[in-house]
Amino acid sequence: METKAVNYRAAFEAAVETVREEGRYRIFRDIRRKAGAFPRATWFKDDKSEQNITVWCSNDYLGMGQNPCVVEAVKSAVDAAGTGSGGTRNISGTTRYHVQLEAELADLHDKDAALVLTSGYVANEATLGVMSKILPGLVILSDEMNHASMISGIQRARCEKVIFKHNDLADLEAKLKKIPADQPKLIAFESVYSMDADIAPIEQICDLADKYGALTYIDEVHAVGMYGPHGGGVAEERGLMDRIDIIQGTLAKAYGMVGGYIAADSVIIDAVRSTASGFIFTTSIPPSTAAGALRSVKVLKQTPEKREQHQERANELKSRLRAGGYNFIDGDTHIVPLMVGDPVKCQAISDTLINDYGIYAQAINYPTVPRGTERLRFTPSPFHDDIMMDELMSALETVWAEYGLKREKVA
Ligand SMILES: Cc1ncc(COP(=O)(O)O)c(C=O)c1O
Repeated sequence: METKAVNYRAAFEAAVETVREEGRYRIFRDIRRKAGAFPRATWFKDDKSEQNITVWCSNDYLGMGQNPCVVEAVKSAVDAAGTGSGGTRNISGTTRYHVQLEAELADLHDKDAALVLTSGYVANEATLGVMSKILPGLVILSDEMNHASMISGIQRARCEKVIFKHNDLADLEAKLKKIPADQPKLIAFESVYSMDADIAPIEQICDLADKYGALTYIDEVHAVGMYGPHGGGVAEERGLMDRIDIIQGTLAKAYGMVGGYIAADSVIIDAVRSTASGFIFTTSIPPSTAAGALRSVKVLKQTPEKREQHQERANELKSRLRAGGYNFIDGDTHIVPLMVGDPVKCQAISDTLINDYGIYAQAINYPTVPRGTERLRFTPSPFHDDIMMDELMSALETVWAEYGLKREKVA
């Protein structure tokens, strides 16, 4: 028994050692967000001391996690309904809040129906995972940069899978052409790719889907709440929601809560909710979470100015980095990846920024991004003011020089 335990331990130690050597050991910062002060927060260090920090890597993109209306909705739902939901959706775990939230999400995307799952990850995994059961002989065409949750869902589906080059319409068409016309097909892709900050050619993908008779599945996790007149995502912004068969989103990023969903034709939702094990066999999100998300979706539907402020702040950061000659991905989205290109350096820079300057920017290393493209990923919100931008730029100036990182030109 002892030998066995020793052997197990050695394997776990080896696994940790490998990720350490590769610079992808996961570091967790213990932070406490201060009520109403986002993105200012407190970091509790390993030595038990505390430090004031500014969070530059939160996916609570619009600060809705501290929005007074959302906080109030959560509090009153806890008072009214208690904490947990007490069951799976079909065994006492469906409340008024869940039903209203699904109606609100269906309306947001102009679809018949929506289905809330426990996270965006689960929404992708459960939905894609069951598609081949519903559509025998299905081929799923998947963008090579799709999120891990989509990949996992497609693997679960155990159907034929075809990977097409990232955002490459010619490659997608070449691959569609090879599939027999009578075989069911589904094209799975994202709108905003969160690591490279680029956007899919949604309209052209829909054109190809029409031409070859494929269903379309879009992950709008990094776009819902932030793009489109009502926050319906990039598909709403471009007037394309009716051309997407299944729109997937999260309640955990711009909406500041947790949970995921799909919105689609009611027959699709009906089929998924009766067959997807990731929906059926798990406790539903707490009523208070559904209530908070419901309020958040409603608020963001009615406040396009938050989206404008958000874009303005992202543009401000990009223009400062541009002026400073930094090597960053200057894309069309709110995400600002600042390239480092070395995993160990990337982690060390992230550590220096938080320790010496109170700037929290997570290092993004392999396998989240390809080796050699390690980066810091900045996500400005409407609450990152000019003072915070000044603090960041001045810290980057020193740290980039300290680590010998190149800049095109020094402003
Ligand atoms: C593209 C994409 N899809 C899905 C998810 C999972 O969403 P959630 O965090 O709600 O589980 C993420 C998470 O970061 C993501 O980036």
